[in-house]
Amino acid sequence: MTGSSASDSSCLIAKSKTNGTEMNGNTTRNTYTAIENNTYSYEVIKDIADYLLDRTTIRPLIGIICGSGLNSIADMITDTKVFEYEDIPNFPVSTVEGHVGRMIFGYLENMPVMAMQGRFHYYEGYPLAKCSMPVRVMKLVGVRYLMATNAAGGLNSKFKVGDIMLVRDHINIMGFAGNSPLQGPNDPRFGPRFPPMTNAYNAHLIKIAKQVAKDMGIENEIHEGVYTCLGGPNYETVAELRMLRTMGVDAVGMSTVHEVITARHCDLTVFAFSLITNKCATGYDSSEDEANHEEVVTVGRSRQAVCGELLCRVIREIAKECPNKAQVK
Ligand SMILES: O=P(O)(O)O[C@H]1O[C@H](CO)[C@@H](O)[C@H]1O
Ligand code: HPA
Repeated sequence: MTGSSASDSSCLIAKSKTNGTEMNGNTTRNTYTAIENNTYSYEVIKDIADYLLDRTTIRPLIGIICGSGLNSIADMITDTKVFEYEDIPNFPVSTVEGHVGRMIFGYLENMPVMAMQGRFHYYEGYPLAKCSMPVRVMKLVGVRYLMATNAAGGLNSKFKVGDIMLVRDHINIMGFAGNSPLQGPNDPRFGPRFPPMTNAYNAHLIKIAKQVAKDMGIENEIHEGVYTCLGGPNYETVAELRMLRTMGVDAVGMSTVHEVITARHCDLTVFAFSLITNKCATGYDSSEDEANHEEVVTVGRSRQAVCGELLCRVIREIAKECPNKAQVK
């Protein structure tokens, strides 16, 4: 379906009600709509992608997700076409302070991009597949690279508040408990039933980011490390943080992992970084170390210019490597 509007969302539901879906060789009859099931079928996601593509001539190659307090990264985008989430059919809405709920198409460093000012978290009541559904929309829009940013608590004792951790790897703790954005019937049009995660975070882009950090003179504020996502919304206990540290976690948050799993499933190249907005308390006597979201957003806002510049410069390097992909408006 093309040319749908916000008021057409009932059409999407009616359409998916009548569709049987062929998945992985098995015929799965959708007796409920994909959305009622809290999973989004390929067709519904394609409808969302078409809704966006029908309203702009911009064809993004890079998808960006702005973390808590990091919205202004997307304010650097030029020649924009802005979509409020509430106007996009079947799109969830942002409910968290620091996440405005807007999809912005435009250009960074002459590269066509789309950026989410506001992501979806499990603790908002959205299942993981719904939290990461926009990544599949990006894929169907034509995006090749996912650049995810987040605010996170620093567990590694070397990290200071305001530092940036390039995500080298993650530990999918929610996956340990059997919760995955890929749960349910697999649609091979997105990717395989059992996707590998060995090189989830692109090593070449990490190398580029490290060089960029040197060029910016912030090499002492940049680290590489392992991120984990917990369900939230409560922050962690001291015992939990001590356990995570033992497991090799460097930074803790409540996002990104399911987005990256979804992105790798559909073969997007992934780059991600965490802004360390607070130091995790691994002792009971440090009341000043208690995390709070106000501080997270404040630190995010105070560092978003640096985060934005890092991201732009990495994109500039990508543009140099594939000049035919850069577009002059
Ligand atoms: O990961 P982002 O969205 O940056 O936000 C982080 O900050 C919030 C907690 O303060 C949580 O939502 C956590 O995930
Ligand atoms: N824990 C979990 N999520 C977070 C934190 C934290 O300390 N800081 C920002 N997001």
